Amino acid sequence: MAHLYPIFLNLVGKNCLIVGGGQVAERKAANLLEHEARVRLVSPRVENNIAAWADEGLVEWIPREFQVQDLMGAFMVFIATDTGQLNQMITELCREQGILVNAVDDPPNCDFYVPSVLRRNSLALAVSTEGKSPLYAARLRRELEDIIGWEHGEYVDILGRLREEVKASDLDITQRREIFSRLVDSDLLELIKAGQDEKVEERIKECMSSWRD
Ligand SMILES: C[C@@]1(CC(=O)O)C2=NC(=C\c3[nH]c(c(CCC(=O)O)c3CC(=O)O)Cc3[nH]c(c(CC(=O)O)c3CCC(=O)O)/C=C3\N/C(=C\2)[C@@H](CCC(=O)O)[C@]3(C)CC(=O)O)/[C@H]1CCC(=O)O
Ligand SMILES: NC(=O)c1ccc[n+]([C@@H]2O[C@H](COP(=O)([O-])OP(=O)(O)OC[C@H]3O[C@@H](n4cnc5c(N)ncnc54)[C@H](O)[C@@H]3O)[C@@H](O)[C@H]2O)c1
Repeated sequence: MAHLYPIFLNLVGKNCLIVGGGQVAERKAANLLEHEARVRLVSPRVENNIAAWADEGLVEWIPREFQVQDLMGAFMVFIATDTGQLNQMITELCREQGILVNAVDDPPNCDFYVPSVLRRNSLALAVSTEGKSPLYAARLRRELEDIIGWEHGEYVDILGRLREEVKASDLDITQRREIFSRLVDSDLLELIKAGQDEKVEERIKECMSSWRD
């Protein structure tokens, strides 16, 4: 079977529907909110956190059982009820309508799986086992947390800022690549971690010198 195609989605303002209001639905909702999706959730009963998010206006909670019209305008759907047959029926409806679907109890019928994610600002490492062991994905993510510290996030932020500067210059692609290579091969990461701000500035200047001098 083909492996899953990994992508990073921009969910800002996208309509995401969750069917069900248990612990799994709560975890999916928290994740979607963090990524600024527009979250609508249909379920007669919900976990306390979901009710609180609804009170705060963060989640639109429809307090009843799922109805077909709930799918209208959905970009993606997470199906998380405790009734397998219902989950399957909603999955089929999503398929018919071309809506991306994640059925939390039915991996073979998911269009996509949610990975375990280690995030440091813009840097994200997503771990997937293609559904074979979510627990191992989470354990590996925790182990990576010790290796990929906060400094990686700061480093990537700096690289991003400098890359914009270089892109706005009139350097050709060879010169640009030379600068990016110098920045990436430097000891900037170690200097950031050690809090040596002056040395960080010094090193950046050195790496950028072929252009600025
Ligand atoms: C990564 C994470 C993201 C998230 O959900 O946010 C995630 N599951 C997490 C935790 C977790 N899930 C489960 C346990 C209990 C231990 C265990 O069963 O192993 C734990 C561990 C815990 O609770 O600590 C149970 C479980 N999960 C699925 C089923 C159905 C089945 O397998 O049939 C069952 C059985 C239910 C039952 O037995 O009835 C299915 C899926 N879970 C996935 C993702 C997708 C595949 C990801 C991959 O590629 O590996 C997939 C396919 C669909 C999806 O949900 O997208 C998140 C960790 C976040 C983190 O901590 O970093
Ligand atoms: N993918 C994962 O990460 C993962 C992890 C653990 C469990 N699971 C599976 O996910 C499923 C849900 O787990 P849970 O612990 O959140 O269950 P739960 O029993 O806590 O919650 C089920 C929710 O579904 C709602 N519901 C029931 N009928 C409904 C309907 N007709 N319309 C709308 N909502 C309805 C209920 O009100 C309840 O809020 C289980 O089948 C479980 O095996 C998946």
